[in-house]
Amino acid sequence: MSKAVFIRNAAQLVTLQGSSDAPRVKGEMSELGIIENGSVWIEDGVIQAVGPDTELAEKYEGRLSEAEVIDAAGKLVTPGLVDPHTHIVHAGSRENEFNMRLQGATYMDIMNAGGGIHATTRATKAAPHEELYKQSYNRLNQFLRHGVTTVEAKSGYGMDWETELKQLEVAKQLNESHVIDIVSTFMGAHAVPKEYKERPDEFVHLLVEEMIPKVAELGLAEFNDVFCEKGVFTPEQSRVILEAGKRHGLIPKIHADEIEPYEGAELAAEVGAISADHLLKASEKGMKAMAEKGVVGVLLPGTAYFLMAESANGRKMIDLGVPVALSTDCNPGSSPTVSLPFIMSLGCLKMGMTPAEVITAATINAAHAINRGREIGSLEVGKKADVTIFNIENYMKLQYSYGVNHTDTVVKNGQVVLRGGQLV
Ligand SMILES: N=CN[C@@H](CCC(=O)O)C(=O)O
Ligand SMILES: [Zn+2]
Repeated sequence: MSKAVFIRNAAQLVTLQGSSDAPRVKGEMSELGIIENGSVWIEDGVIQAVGPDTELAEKYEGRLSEAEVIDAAGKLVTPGLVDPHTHIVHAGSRENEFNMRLQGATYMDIMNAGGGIHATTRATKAAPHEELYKQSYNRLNQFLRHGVTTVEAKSGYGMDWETELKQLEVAKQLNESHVIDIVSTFMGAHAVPKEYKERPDEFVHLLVEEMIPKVAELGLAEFNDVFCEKGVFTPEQSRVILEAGKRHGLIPKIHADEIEPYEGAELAAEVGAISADHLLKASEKGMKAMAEKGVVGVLLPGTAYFLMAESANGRKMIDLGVPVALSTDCNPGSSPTVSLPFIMSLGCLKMGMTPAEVITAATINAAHAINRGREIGSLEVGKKADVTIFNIENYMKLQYSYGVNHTDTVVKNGQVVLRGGQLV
């Protein structure tokens, strides 16, 4: 049995209680369930009580001496942040392409010329398992320093069985060894490999008939994702890939309408995807279809920022009833960042979301985007004790004071893993 942890007297304790069964939509996204002078009692990795400090101090009066007490006076306490869309398991970086884009080349030009995703695929293929693990582990440490306690991780820098398997195995090993929880997604359909350029349907066949069944059989992923984009996978090919995943128990996700409108949001609703991600160019019809089916819109304003594109219309999606989540999209080409708090600022400044909405989007709605809404994303009795403490006194300051890492303390599974901004 682990030592109890008592987080006391937070200036604002953001609980987000009451949305474990479904993500928050519309006005619900603004209801943070804040308790002033709030406290949380944690034991055995689980939240045992949440409420005003006076109440909890009385309830646990006889046991205070046995707990690790964290004084959160003057601080903001939130559920551990959740990042529902990353490509952290990769080798190398692509600052050369950043330089090319600053001089006029586009993301797709670079990819079509054999760079972009293909460049990272070459680096990832060449990296031994241990090297890939080490680089990805370091990225997770950086996530933790920014208050993130759960991260989704996609494969997709292999597109051959050997390398896809290596990425998924690294993700599994990271989940076992690092305190951050990793949720795995198979994304063999990240690009069409060069050798299949003239016969992409054969690659789709390979994914559907061989790779997807093997991933499912080995239990190496929960989700199946596809880059549905002009010049990558068509909506028809994407549908075939996502339906094949469903037959093998993999839940569909989709990179949709990122660069050109391509009816990806509509497809997400049609196949019953748990989320549709990017959505910069999503149509109103697609947004409405997502709202109707409860597909979470995972928005990635860091990608729009880094690709110098106009962000997705988060405001409109929320107003239409789409449950919106936020993510870094951490990857070496279009969003090389681990700072979910910075992404939250962009959510406000570039997508018209309010500070309260972006907190919801990076916690409980992000948890729902990876099918974890019942376990994490809010501070309530029975949930996993994943808690982040920021060195600021209210939630608005997290987005207002942008580009600064305010993360002070992180409790993961009931253990203090970051204290005073330092890994424990
Ligand atoms: N758009 C497709 N995939 C990634 C980028 C991958 C890369 O450029 O390496 C994304 O979500 O942004
Ligand atoms: Zn992505």
